[in-house]
Amino acid sequence: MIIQSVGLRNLPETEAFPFNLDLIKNLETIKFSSNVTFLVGENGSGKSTLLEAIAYASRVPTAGGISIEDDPLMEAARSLGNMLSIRYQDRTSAGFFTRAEDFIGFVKNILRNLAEIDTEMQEIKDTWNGGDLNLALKPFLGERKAITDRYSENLDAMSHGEGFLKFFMARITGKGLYLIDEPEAALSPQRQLSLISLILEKVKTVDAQFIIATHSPLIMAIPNANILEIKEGKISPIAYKDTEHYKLTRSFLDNPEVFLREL
Ligand SMILES: Nc1ncnc2c1ncn2[C@@H]1O[C@H](COP(=O)(O)OP(=O)(O)OP(=O)(O)O)[C@@H](O)[C@H]1O
Repeated sequence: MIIQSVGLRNLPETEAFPFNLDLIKNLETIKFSSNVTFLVGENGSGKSTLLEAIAYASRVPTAGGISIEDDPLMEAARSLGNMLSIRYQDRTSAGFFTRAEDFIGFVKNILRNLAEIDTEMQEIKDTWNGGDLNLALKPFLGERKAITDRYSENLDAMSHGEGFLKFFMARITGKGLYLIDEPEAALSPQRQLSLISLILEKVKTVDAQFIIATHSPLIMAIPNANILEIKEGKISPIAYKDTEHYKLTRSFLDNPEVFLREL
């Protein structure tokens, strides 16, 4: 395990966001007792705010989207992150923070980079007048190969959930801290199961640690995970089958007609 606990060093005397959230005002030290921790709770309960602040405080890089350090919209994550005190068991900056919603932008950036490399190579070819053309193209081909080797041969496919999963498979390799906000946003139920399988393998083989904000009753079913529910401005452990996500999904699937009639 990498992070043992996260606590608030002190609460600044301000009513500015995010310090005005009950979750932050009431925050007690969160102890991580499993390599897989889920943050669950209603929309707006503060999962992303907390996860982003942990990502900033632990200095893991952002995968996809703008880094928390540079993103003007992440001021709150930075100010809360600066107030967090993290206790490490085995510190590393390996790993990443990612939001499924940023993934499409991330893929587009990769595709844009490839298109720029291709355009530059074409321009060189079109205007070439002597010398070794292959030598001139070599650095561009090297850069292109580095990108396609790292992600996928078929980068177009990465705009789908399959690509998101491939991205996880390519980037979740060694021991690291993986902070993921709502992975289910890009994944079908089948691929959510594949993500579970990947997480279980990485916990077992490389001692990777995952902190995941999710609404998915599938993903949060990972055995031996620690589920932390944010409710009424407090964060506390909850058993899988006691979560609203499990109970509501189960009741709904048992009898969707009744639910739909009562809406
Ligand atoms: N920049 C901001 N300024 C003020 N309030 C904000 C800001 N960003 C989020 N909030 C509020 O803070 C609360 C927590 O938001 P957050 O996005 O952390 O919730 P969440 O649990 O991740 O929700 P969801 O499940 O919908 O993603 C919400 O009430 C939200 O409206």
